[in-house]
Amino acid sequence: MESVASAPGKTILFGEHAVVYNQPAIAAAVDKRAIVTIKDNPKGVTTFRSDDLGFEAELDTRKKTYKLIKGKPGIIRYVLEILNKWHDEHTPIDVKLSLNIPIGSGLGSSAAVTVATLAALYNYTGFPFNKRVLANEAHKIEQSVQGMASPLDTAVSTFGGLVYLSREKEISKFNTDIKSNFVIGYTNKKGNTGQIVKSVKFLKNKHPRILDSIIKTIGKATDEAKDALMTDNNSKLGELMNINQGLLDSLGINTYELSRMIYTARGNGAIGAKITGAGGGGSILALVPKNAEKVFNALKVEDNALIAKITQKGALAKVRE
Ligand SMILES: Nc1ncnc2c1ncn2[C@@H]1O[C@H](COP(=O)(O)OP(=O)(O)O)[C@@H](O)[C@H]1O
Ligand SMILES: C[C@@](O)(CCOP(=O)(O)O)CC(=O)O
Ligand SMILES: [Mg+2]
Repeated sequence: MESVASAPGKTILFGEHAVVYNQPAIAAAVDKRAIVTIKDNPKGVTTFRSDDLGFEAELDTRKKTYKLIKGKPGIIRYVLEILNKWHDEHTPIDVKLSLNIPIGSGLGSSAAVTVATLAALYNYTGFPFNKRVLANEAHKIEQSVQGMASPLDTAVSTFGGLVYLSREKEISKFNTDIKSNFVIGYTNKKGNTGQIVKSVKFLKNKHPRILDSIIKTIGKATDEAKDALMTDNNSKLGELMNINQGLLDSLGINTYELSRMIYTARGNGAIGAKITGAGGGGSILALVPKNAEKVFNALKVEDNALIAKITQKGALAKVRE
């Protein structure tokens, strides 16, 4: 029996970092996916491999740990956390991961890998689950690996589409799709969400009153953006993205490369451009009702870029006999 599951990456439009402090956020699932396949392993041992990441490991059932055969743990820590927590080590399985989401680029690779692995394992074991159960458990896994994580990334990867996460952590899907295109620019410099989230917490502890008001103001910009999306007001959406960017700058998560991409996008016709995700490397998001090609080509001169298509397809799981 073989269980196959996949989950999309995501891009955060508004509210990254503020969402860790119970402010709202808006994010969209993008059509880049993590795919996990789980099947019986006739060799009688549980193995895990990813050709895309050059990684292989084998479960040592006696020590109940994974022996690294090749590659480095990195994003695999999310998979190993799930296998340690949810897999009965006496049922030998072969787990395979493929990924076409740039890693550490603010596109939610960690969340997509976590959601896809959990869905594949639940499916394989016949554990009854729905998307709410899946999103909750995936968030717990990201938290245990990263130390701090909001439910945003794993919720968007689970539900798909364009998602609003409220201050009360309620997820609601917009019934409107953004009419215009987005272009994502990403650097070769990776960010590490866990570390960057901790650096913001450190700054906040040093200047609590200032950072608290900045974080609350990001929340207000996110609520204004929700109205702009509901009324298809692109120019307001773009202005709010630029305001959100100025506030993110003050959290200390920007870099020279990210700034370069933001101003390249704005200078080539983007009506809004900001960091998406944790920052410290990773990606920017540019709103381009027109000029998508022009912005895409301008970003490609010094960095990488992709034209983001929002996907309604969140986590998908099926069993093949
Ligand atoms: N080349 C790599 N191979 C495997 N794992 C990696 C690689 N580069 C980074 N990682 C790990 O992948 C994870 C990326 O997760 P995160 O920092 O949340 O980025 P994202 O924005 O893609 O979700 C981190 O745990 C990081 O240590
Ligand atoms: C910075 C943060 O708000 C988003 C992280 O996004 P990513 O891991 O860079 O894709 C952290 C979180 O919400 O868990
Ligand atoms: Mg992440």
